[in-house]
Amino acid sequence: MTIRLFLASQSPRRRELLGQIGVGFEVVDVDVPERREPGESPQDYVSRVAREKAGAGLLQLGAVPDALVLGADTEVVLDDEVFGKPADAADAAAMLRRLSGRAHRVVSTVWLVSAGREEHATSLSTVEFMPLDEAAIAAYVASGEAFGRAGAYAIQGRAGRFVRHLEGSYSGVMGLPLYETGELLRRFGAG
Ligand SMILES: Cc1cn([C@H]2C[C@H](O)[C@@H](COP(=O)(O)OP(=O)(O)OP(=O)(O)O)O2)c(=O)[nH]c1=O
Repeated sequence: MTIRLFLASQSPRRRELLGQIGVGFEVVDVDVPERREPGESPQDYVSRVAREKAGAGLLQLGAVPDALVLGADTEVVLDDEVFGKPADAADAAAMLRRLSGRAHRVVSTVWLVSAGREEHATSLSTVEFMPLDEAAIAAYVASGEAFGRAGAYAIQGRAGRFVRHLEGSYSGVMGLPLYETGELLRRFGAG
């Protein structure tokens, strides 16, 4: 029987990125709470959430035979603090102020989960921002691009001009590391 790949995500970026590598897939909508447990490291947190998304997708599909579910999570990390999606404009501006003129990490983990097997891979990137003044931060927040994005920015959008240096994976920063995803899919015979 052929494997059916499902992307457990509501993120349009992840659909676009998975489509980019020419893999056929369907989408299953999941809604997993994203809350870091006390004492949980940023990487453990990202991995747990990504795994929970994939697990929730598999559960939701129930009786689909040979379903393989991909779950992913991406967070921005600065000084061991995790910056998820901003709650509002003030939160977005506060995150950008903290990211201004320094380097931060972006952690992206992908889990592939099927009825009898699960595997994961993590991509770690370092992104260095130019210094941002209050006017630049206000204009960026007003553009609306900060919302729904970890760390209140989108490298693939206007914030591309803030990025002085990137080490790691551009697709990983955007939400789905394509090298790691491709290798995982190959191991499952799904791409
Ligand atoms: C840092 C960064 C993040 N992002 C996005 C990718 C993710 O969609 C989002 C991080 O939030 P996630 O919780 O990883 O994903 P999500 O809630 O958008 O989607 P789902 O859980 O349904 O899969 O931030 C960008 O688009 N560009 C960037 O440069």
